Amino acid sequence: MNKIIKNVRINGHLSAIVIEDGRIAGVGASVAAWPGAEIIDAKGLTALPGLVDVHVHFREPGLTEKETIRSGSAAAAAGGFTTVLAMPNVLPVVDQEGRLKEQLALNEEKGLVKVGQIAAITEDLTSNRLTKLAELKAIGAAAFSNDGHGIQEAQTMLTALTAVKKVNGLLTVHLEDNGLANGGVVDPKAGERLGLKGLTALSESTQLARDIELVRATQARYHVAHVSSKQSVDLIRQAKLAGLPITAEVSPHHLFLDESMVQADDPNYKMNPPLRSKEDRQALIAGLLDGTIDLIASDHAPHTADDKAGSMADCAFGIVGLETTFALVYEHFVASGLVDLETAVAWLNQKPIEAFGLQNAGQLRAGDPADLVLIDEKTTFTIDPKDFHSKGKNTPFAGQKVHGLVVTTFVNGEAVFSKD
Ligand SMILES: NC(=O)N[C@@H](CC(=O)O)C(=O)O
Ligand SMILES: [Zn+2]
Ligand SMILES: [Zn+2]
Repeated sequence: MNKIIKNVRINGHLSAIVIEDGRIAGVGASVAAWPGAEIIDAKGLTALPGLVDVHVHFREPGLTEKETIRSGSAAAAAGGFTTVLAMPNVLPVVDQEGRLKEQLALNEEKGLVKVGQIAAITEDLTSNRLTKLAELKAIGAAAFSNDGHGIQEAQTMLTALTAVKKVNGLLTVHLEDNGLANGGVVDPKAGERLGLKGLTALSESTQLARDIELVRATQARYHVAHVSSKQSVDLIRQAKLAGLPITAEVSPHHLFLDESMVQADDPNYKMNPPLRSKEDRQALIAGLLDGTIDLIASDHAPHTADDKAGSMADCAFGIVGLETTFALVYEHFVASGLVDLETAVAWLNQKPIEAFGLQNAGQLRAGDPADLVLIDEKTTFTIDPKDFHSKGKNTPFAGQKVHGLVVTTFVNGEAVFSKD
């Protein structure tokens, strides 16, 4: 059935959205009625294009006690996300054609939102044997990544980038030099204070410096996942000035937290890469504002309560993010007056769509899939993990008061989440 959403705020003006056969048929103040359409009164709520997250971990198959495609995609919908890209570090790893076909079928069957799939770039995420990129891309891999692991050998990265270029693909990288990381769990400064092993930011930036030379040589499309340090921002800025095909993402926790806020040995603050210094955080914000960093991605990394129990010394790395990202971005960037809503939304819709060349995600334009979200900009609410649809409850943002409440999320014109 066709729908018309009326009394909806778009770019500050009251407007209406017509949805026909799952697509946006029209947007505009003059669209008052549409024959035979179901009328939805948005009562002045703000409409945004459905948000896009290019970095999530749904743990199915193999680790479903942490998350399933159903629970993860319910979290996405509740967070205003209509398209997400899932990382391949499930069990078994998505590193061969049969696995990818099976994973795409599972994502389609169980996903409440559009769940795209990233395939591994090497077998098992840690070997030096490349996966079959051409075949994986033809089957539907959205990109390639060994997220969770850095690529240790320059030679492996060179062959990976050469192969990525050949298939006109995209590599999204987790930067981590195992020798420099040396089993660390927090930034060295926090480590000193708390008696925990430090993980130096050089582990990220030295590998990035190496990779930039390899991107210069191969001209392959290269995307930096979860940038955490000033050095990395500076390297990406220079690489972009040199015209290299590099994009980058930053996670909300690296934008809104720093190591000085880790006051105790608390697993809610353990993620990879770890929170860095105040100066690093300021450089990440500056990098996002000047376009060096293209977009925001949650790195939603759910774990069980058991996996996140005890000390940061040995609990799992990772926190959830799908249900807090939009509100945190809204609160810290939009409500604070730093940027307008359109700029913030671009980091969560247009920029990820462009960086990953996504074909099936809507941007709230006539003809696009009707992927959209209705937001309440006025109501203050408190982040409470008890409200999460995700099985993962670990977040350092619990108790924070924020704005930017997701009220309804539509995928292809169908409501997949409604706040009761
Ligand atoms: N970010 C994390 O701390 N953890 C991720 C892996 C990753 O994104 O590197 C996970 O899969 O749990
Ligand atoms: Zn990672
Ligand atoms: Zn990740």
